[in-house]
Amino acid sequence: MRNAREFNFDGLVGPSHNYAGLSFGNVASFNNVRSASNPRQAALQGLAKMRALAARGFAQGLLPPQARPNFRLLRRLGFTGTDADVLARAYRESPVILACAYSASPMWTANAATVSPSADTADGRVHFTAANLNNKLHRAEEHVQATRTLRALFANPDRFVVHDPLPSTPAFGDEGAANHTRFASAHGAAGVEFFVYGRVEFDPSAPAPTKYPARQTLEASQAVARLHGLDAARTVFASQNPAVIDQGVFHNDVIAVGNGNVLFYHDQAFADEAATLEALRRALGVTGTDLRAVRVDTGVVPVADAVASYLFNSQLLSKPDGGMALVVPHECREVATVARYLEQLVASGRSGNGAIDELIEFDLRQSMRNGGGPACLRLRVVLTDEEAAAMHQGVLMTEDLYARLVPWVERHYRDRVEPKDLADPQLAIECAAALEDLERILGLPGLYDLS
Ligand SMILES: NCCC[C@H](NC(=O)CCC(=O)O)C(=O)O
Repeated sequence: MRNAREFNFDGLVGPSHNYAGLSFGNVASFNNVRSASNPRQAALQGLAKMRALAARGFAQGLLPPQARPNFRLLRRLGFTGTDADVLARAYRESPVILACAYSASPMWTANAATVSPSADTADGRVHFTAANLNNKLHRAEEHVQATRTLRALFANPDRFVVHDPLPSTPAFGDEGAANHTRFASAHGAAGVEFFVYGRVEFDPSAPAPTKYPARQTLEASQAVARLHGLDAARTVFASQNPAVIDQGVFHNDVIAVGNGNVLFYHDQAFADEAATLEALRRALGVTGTDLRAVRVDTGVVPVADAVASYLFNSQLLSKPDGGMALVVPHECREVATVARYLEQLVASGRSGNGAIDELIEFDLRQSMRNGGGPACLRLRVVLTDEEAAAMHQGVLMTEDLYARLVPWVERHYRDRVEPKDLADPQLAIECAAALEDLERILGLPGLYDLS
């Protein structure tokens, strides 16, 4: 087994962070529509999380924001003239399209790609497939820059391969790592890759939600597994419970999280809980590991409380000195059932009876109000020491990088953005200036195709 670590690449929140209510089926995004956002605070909250986890010895990096507004999208949709003309006309005729072009949604890097570590793939390279995110207009073009960014960071073809996204059609709806978890006895050991989907394109009789959209299809998950060269005996596909999608669980990472041999999940997460656990046990058995299932019952935490608190949108991290920490948002303290549950969970972990023995809490309110918790904000990439050395180093979180990024945020970011501000041509100029500076800070000239 190779020595490997799990790197978490958090999305650096972009300067246009705003609340536009663009994600039907995502309760928080819908409830906070058109309220004022604070991009500066959002970025600083995200950076504080990265810095704290890096300081604790967790391997931490970041993925840069994307260029906004997306003028290419606006022009393709018929808004022409100078940049200022494009913005003015879009605001007048379709403010919602303008909001889509301005969305800072690439901050939720769990949706950037699906990643398979080299221990799992047939060719021994780390495989990435950028997610097409075709269910939502404001996210459907993220893959263009995501692919470009990943290729810039993981450029060495002997160690990494970044696949093109799947075809952007409903049959291949792909939301990346938000519906993907990996289990293994250790990060560097061959593991089990677990794909959870919300519907099956070519089987209309398969379970599917009726109220809210299922964003991930089985067909997409299977295609990613094929592209990555995964071993069928160590790959599990499971249907999400459509009833929870209809209650706001728009990605599986809102109701389950896994790490090591631990699956932390809600009893309503899967369409067939027993069969899902059995499939995971069998696949993990191939690697000589037992599954440790930590199940939260509806009677203890109702689905609505799980969605409101983002209990399961937590990061489950193996600590450098043993044990596991659960990284949760502050909201978990504010929902009584969840606060009570977590106290017990950690107490039993500390007394040696459970897997999770520490809570780490962050204020991520700005992102949470758009439905993005700690897990949404990060992309996990397991890397051996050699692979880690082969990637671009400028995005790895250090005290030095943190100390450069905080003043960068303070220089470029507004502390208030309302829907009407998206019509202000000055905001577009500020966003461009911020990214120009960022390319230099991260040592990534040409990261953005600003032509
Ligand atoms: N993994 C968390 C993703 C959250 C994201 N929210 C949004 O895009 C909300 C944007 C807005 O409504 O302004 C989504 O639903 O895909």
